[in-house]
Amino acid sequence: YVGYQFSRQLRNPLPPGPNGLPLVGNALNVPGSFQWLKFREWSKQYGSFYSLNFFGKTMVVISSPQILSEFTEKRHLNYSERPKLPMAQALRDESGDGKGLLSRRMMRAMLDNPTNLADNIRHWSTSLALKIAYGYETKSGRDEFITLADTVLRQFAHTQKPGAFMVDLLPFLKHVPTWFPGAAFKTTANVYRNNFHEMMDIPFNMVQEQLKRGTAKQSFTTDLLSAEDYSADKDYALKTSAVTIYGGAADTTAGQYHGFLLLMMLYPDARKKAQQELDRVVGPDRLPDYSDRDRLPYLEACIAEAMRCHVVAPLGGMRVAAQDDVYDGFLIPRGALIQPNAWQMAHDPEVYENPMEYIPERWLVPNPPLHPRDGISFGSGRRICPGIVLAESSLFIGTAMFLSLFDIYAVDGSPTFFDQSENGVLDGEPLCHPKPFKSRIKVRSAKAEALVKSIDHEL
Ligand code: HEM
Repeated sequence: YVGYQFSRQLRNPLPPGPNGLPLVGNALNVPGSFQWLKFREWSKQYGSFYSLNFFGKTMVVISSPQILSEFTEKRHLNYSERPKLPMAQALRDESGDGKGLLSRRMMRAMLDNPTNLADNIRHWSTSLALKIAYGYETKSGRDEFITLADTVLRQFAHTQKPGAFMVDLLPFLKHVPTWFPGAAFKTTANVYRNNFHEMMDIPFNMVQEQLKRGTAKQSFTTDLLSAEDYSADKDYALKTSAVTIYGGAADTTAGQYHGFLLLMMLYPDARKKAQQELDRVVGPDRLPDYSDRDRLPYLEACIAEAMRCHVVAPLGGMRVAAQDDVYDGFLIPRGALIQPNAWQMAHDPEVYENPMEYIPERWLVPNPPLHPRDGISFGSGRRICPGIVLAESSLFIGTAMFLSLFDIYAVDGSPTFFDQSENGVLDGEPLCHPKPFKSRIKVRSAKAEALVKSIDHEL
């Protein structure tokens, strides 16, 4: 085997990359958060396609949308699998309405609890996800499904963090007993797995019960459980798909929305321009709805620019090479991890002038640059995010309502610029959210307040 490895690398070397230590390779050089910044630093030396080594496993880091699409689109047959991270696997093993009702509820929560920004947003995005996946209507305030769902999401995000668990780098640890040094992950995995199973089973069983009683609301799960070709042996696949929808939607949408509001606080001129547009198009007597979208180009530009500036999934979606492959003369060995650096693509100074600045106007010219939805924010190829349309419409309705009704201001202790460095405004996690920040949220007028309160009959 070693001879085979050696001879294929003589023919085609691995892509260039930083030297690592014997045995561990580059594992100790990759930081625990903000990995995309380190990846960008290396790309300055090795280009937009280079390789790292983690305990002998190759990771190919790609920071060019064109090269990435060569892998995920042109060669999709070889690069459509996701890597099986043992810790994430441990969780599974053994075992919209037309008017934006949920966004209106979030506005009510913003009016009552303007300081609980992050909680209000999370409640909204989780409610959206639970509604789509299970037709579940969350309660205002504390809701047991939201609590469980949030816990599972946080734990899942932990399993995705490169290097968070030694077992992902040294899979043989799977087989050692719990008392073995480095095997504490087994206890953690048990806790995470139990929560994950509850998250899969409880809402699924709820929908099954509702179907029996004839009270089920339309949802992904309801549709599949009532399909003609449904049979009980599909339950497990169905449960995991529903939970994936929920998992894909909640944290991403919340992070993107939270980042948008932070940018609106830091760039008051852009906020005011978007509000003037809303005032002109929607007026003060009603809330915006989806039908207004085409007439709000400045708001759309603000959303696009927020997506570019704040990339919620900075490392995109990882893939794994199914077979040996050669790209540009370099070997991509079978099993190599393909790691996009979406953050770097969205901040490429060759494509976006002043990439660290928030400039919505860059989207309002005749030939705007590459939109973040096209191969950056939502991935690309066969495993592209299936929730793009939903994500964009939720962001539209949530931001349109917020800006029609509220102002957001910086106060003493608020961040003063969108600092994306390690000590800045972001948490640096693979699903990257703003750190909690100080702000003041104020309803814009008496009419706006009355509009927010008018939704009380829907609560
Ligand atoms: C701002 C919001 C969102 C962002 C930034 C985002 C981003 C992403 C990214 C980068 C991927 C990996 C794609 C790849 O590997 O090429 C992904 C996958 C996925 N997303 Fe989203 N997403 C968002 C919203 C949503 C929503 C609303 C849903 C559900 C309706 C969703 C469901 C999924 C699912 C199920 C996958 C896995 C697809 C697969 O593995 O085949 N996402 N998303």
